[in-house]
Amino acid sequence: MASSAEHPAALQLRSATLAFGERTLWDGLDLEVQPGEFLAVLGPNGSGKTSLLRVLLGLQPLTSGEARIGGMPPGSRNRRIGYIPQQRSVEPTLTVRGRDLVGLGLDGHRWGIGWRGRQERRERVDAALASVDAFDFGNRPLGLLSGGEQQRLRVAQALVGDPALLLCDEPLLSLDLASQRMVSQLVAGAARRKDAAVLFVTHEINPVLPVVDRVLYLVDGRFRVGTPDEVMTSETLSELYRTPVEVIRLADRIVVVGGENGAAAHHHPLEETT
Ligand SMILES: Nc1ncnc2c1ncn2[C@@H]1O[C@H](COP(=O)(O)OP(=O)(O)OP(=O)(O)O)[C@@H](O)[C@H]1O
Repeated sequence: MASSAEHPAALQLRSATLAFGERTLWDGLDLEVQPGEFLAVLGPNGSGKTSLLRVLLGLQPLTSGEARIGGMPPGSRNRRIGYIPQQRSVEPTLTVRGRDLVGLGLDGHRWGIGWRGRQERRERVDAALASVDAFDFGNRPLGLLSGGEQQRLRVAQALVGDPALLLCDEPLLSLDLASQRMVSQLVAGAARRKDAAVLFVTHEINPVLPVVDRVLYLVDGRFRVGTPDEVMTSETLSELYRTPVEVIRLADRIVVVGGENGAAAHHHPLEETT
C-alpha cells in the first residue's frame, strides 16, 4: 500500500545523508518501510547500520534529507518504537528477574498507575512473556539464564509496549544457530501479528532469510535496497564492494565467497555452512 497522510509509512527516509566530518556513511538514501514489513540491514563494520537506528530513535540528526516515523519526525513518537540491543550476556550475579526487565518496556505508559494499572501491566507483561515462550523462566534471575533465553526476554521487552516500529541492532550476535533462528522467527511473527515494521541489523542474512521482505545493504557509502533475490547476487555485491564477490545459493542458504575487502569474512560463510 502506498503511504498517504492517513496511512503513513512506518518509516520514511528521503535523500537522507549522514556524514561525520569528511566521512559520509550514506548519501541520498530513499527508503520507505510499510507496516508489517521486515527489512534486514546488512553491511560490514562501520558502514553506518547502528547510526541509522540512532537517527530513527531521534538520537542522531541527519546531515541532510528527512526522516519520518509514522509520518512524524524521529524522537516525537519514541513510545511506539521497540528497540532490541545487541546480544550481550549479563553478569551471572544479576538478580533482576526476566519479567522485571520486560516490565521496563512499559515505563512511561499510562497504565502504570493504581491497582487497575498494575493489573493491566501484569497482564501485558504476562502476554509478552507468553509470546516469546518465556513464561517458564520469567521469574528466574536474569544472570542465571542462557544467552538465548535473555535475548527472548529482550524481544518481549521491545514488544510489550505495542510498537509500530521495531529496531533491532544485531540481536543475534553470539547466539547459536538454533537460537538465532528462534529469535528471528519470534520477532517476525510478533511484528506480523501486530502489523509492526521491523528494521533488523544483522551480520548474517541466513537466520532471517525465511522472514525477510527486503534488504538494505550498506558498504562504504554505497547502498542497495531490494528483495534478497535482487540484492544478494554476485553482480550487486561485487558492485557494492568494488571487488569480485561470489554469491552462491545452497538450498535455502546464501553463501558469500571472495571479496578482498572483507565481503566473505563479513558473512562468515564457513561458520554458516558447517
Ligand atoms: N557521533 C559520531 N561522531 C563521529 N563518528 C561517528 C559517530 N557515530 C558513529 N561514528 C562513526 O561512523 C561509523 C559507522 O558507525 P556505526 O556504528 O553506525 O557502524 P555499524 O555499521 O553499525 O558498524 P558495526 O557493524 O561495527 O556495529 C564508524 O566509523 C563510527 O566510528
